[in-house]
Formats: sequence, C-alpha cells, structure tokens
Amino acid sequence: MEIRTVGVIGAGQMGNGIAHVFATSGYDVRLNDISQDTLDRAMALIEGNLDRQVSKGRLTAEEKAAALSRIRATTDIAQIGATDLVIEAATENEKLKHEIFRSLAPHLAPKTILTSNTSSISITRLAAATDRPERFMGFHFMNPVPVMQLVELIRGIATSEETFRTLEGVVERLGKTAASAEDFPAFIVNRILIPMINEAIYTLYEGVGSVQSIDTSLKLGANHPMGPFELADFIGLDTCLAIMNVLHDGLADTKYRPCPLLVKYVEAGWLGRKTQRGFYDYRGETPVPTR
Ligand SMILES: CC(=O)CC(=O)SCCNC(=O)CCNC(=O)[C@H](O)C(C)(C)COP(=O)(O)OP(=O)(O)OC[C@H]1O[C@@H](n2cnc3c(N)ncnc32)[C@H](O)[C@@H]1OP(=O)(O)O
Ligand SMILES: NC(=O)C1=CN([C@@H]2O[C@H](COP(=O)(O)OP(=O)(O)OC[C@H]3O[C@@H](n4cnc5c(N)ncnc54)[C@H](OP(=O)(O)O)[C@@H]3O)[C@@H](O)[C@H]2O)C=CC1
Repeated sequence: MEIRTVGVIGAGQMGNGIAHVFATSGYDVRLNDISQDTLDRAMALIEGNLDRQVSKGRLTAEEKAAALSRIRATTDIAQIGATDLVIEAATENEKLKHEIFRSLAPHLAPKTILTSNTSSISITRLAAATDRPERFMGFHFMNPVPVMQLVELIRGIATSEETFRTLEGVVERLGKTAASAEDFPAFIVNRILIPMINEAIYTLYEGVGSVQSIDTSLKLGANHPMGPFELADFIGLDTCLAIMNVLHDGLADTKYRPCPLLVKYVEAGWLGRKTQRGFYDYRGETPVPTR
C-alpha cells in the first residue's frame, strides 16, 4: 500500500520530530495535539531544527520551505482520520492511548494503518481495542528523531504481513534503518536502556556517586554520548518511570522495580528538560546537577 499522508497525534518532543522527518521525506503531515500552544511550540521547534539543517548544508532553503508547507497543525482529531498512516505519539499512558484510538475511530478511513510510537506498552493490547488489529503496529522512533537512525517495528499478534511490509517501505523512504522486535514489554532498546538508567539512579540513591561523577564515568569510561542522567532528563523522567512500571508489571520481576528517587522526581514534577528541572537544573546558562 502506498502511503502519502500521515497523521501524527501528540506534538511533544517525539511528535514534532516525527512530523519533521516525514515532511522532509515528501509526505503530507497533519500534526494533532489537544493544546494549540503545544502545536505552536512544535511548529517553531521544527522550523528551528530545519534551519539548523539548512545552516549545515544538509537541506536547501527551498526544501525547508517545502517541508514546512507540508505540515498542517490541528487540534481537531477528526482531521487525522482520512490519512493513510496514523502515528500516535502522545504521553506514555495506556489509558490515554486507548482513549485517543477510541475518539479517532469514527473518523478513520477503512484503509488507514494505525501505529503507536509507544516506548513500552503492549501493541497487541492497544490493537485489540481498535477495529483493525491486522492494520495496527508498533512504530518506535528514537529521540531526537531527525538524528537517530533506528526505528523499531513491533508486530502485534494479529498484524498482517502487508502492514509490516508497508511500514518497512516507509522506514526505507525516511532513510532510516528498521529493526524488528517482538511484542514484549519495552521491546528491545528500552528493555536494555531504561533499566540501565534506573540502575544509574539507584547508584546515586545509594550514594555510590553524584549525578556528575556517574555521568562523567559513563561518558568517558564507556563512551556513551550522554551520561545516564543527561539522557534520562532528555527522554523525560515521566516517560522513564512509565517504562519501568510497564517492565515491572509486565515481566513480574523485582529487578525492574523503579528506583524510589525516580518516583520522587516525577512526583515533584521535575521531569527533565521539558520542565527545565530534573537531575539537572536547566534554568541557568549551563545545567547544574540537582544532587
Ligand atoms: C525512550 C525511548 O523510547 C527510546 C529513545 O529514544 S531512547 C534515547 C535514544 N537517544 C540517545 O540515546 C541519544 C544519545 N545522545 C546522542 O546521540 C547525542 O548526544 C545527540 C545526537 C543527541 C547530540 O549529539 P552532539 O554531538 O552532542 O550534539 P550536536 O553536535 O549538537 O548534534 C549532532 C547532530 O544532531 C543534530 N541535533 C542535535 N539535537 C537535535 C534535535 N533535538 N533535533 C534535531 N537535530 C538535532 C545536530 O544538528 C547535529 O547535526 P549534524 O550531524 O548534521 O551536524
Ligand atoms: N521521550 C523519548 O525519548 C521517547 C518517547 N517515546 C514515546 O513517544 C510518546 C510521546 O513521548 P514524548 O514526545 O517524549 O512526550 P511529551 O510529553 O513530550 O509529549 C506528549 C504530547 O502528547 C500530548 N497529548 C496528551 N494527550 C493527548 C491527546 N489526547 N491527544 C493529542 N495529544 C495529546 C501532550 O500534550 P500536553 O502537553 O498538552 O499534555 C504532549 O504534547 C510516548 O509514548 C513515549 O513513550 C518514544 C521514543 C522516545
């Protein structure tokens, strides 16, 4: 099946990155969020990131203008229904995602493929609550989307071969690389990455090191591009906690228990870069560790 139009639901950091890469690859994009402010912020961020690509010579000014003109921002979910491919990229909360698919259902064209960019939630369970489990898949982009090469493709139990092949073709057209993962909690990347971040938080919680010394150790001692606290703040601590909870509940193993310090930060609303405070405080000129 040929995909021309794409609906992206949720215009946070993932939604704006996904809209960006689809628009620069020639797809028409409708970007949806419940908040007009979030949509305005997303469009400004996309423009800033496109400018960065122009200044590096990776895109011409004409290509930037064409990409921007292909993105239509809307708070009306009904406008997402007629697209060929929907990518749900709203907050990592299963109940919310079910509600989104439910409110989208009356507006959907029969051919539309539904996907979720979820980091951890069961694709089979999300699919089973829609009218088209065979046309439903996990479509997991990595952050920052314009930079990261990988897209995880996750089949639910009922996903058809045609749906899988169509999404493989889309990943190829985006110039990215697909990896197929089975539908188990948090799939591949986050099954490994988020427990590592959780372990870094335990290492801090138990006083083995400070935010700074743990980040420096992983950057200089293991050549990670970001330390675990920089990365956790970048992903969003609410998302990290949601993923740990899915692992803990779904695999019923105490090795996945979320660190109480992670819970405390989320309860404080210190969610990382998106709220300007997490394991670092971003309100000044340079980030300052909060522990
Ligand atoms: C939670 C989940 O479900 C799954 C996940 O996504 S987990 C998170 C996965 N992501 C990671 O692990 C990211 C780890 N960090 C990195 O790889 C790097 O720090 C980074 C790529 C983010 C930044 O790299 P850097 O070398 O420090 O910065 P910088 O030189 O400024 O940027 C490198 C390139 O990325 C671009 N870039 C950086 N941030 C960007 C953003 N937010 N949006 C668009 N482009 C961006 C820059 O323009 C630059 O582009 P060129 O190569 O064309 O010059
Ligand atoms: N952060 C990361 O590194 C990665 C995240 N993901 C996954 O992508 C998804 C989005 O994460 P991320 O972008 O980081 O989260 P953000 O918190 O940055 O963005 C989520 C967005 O969804 C919006 N939203 C909430 N409810 C609705 C709704 N009913 N309809 C439309 N939009 C809604 C939020 O609006 P408001 O702010 O107004 O509530 C917000 O703008 C999650 O499933 C996450 O697990 C996947 C890969 C990497």
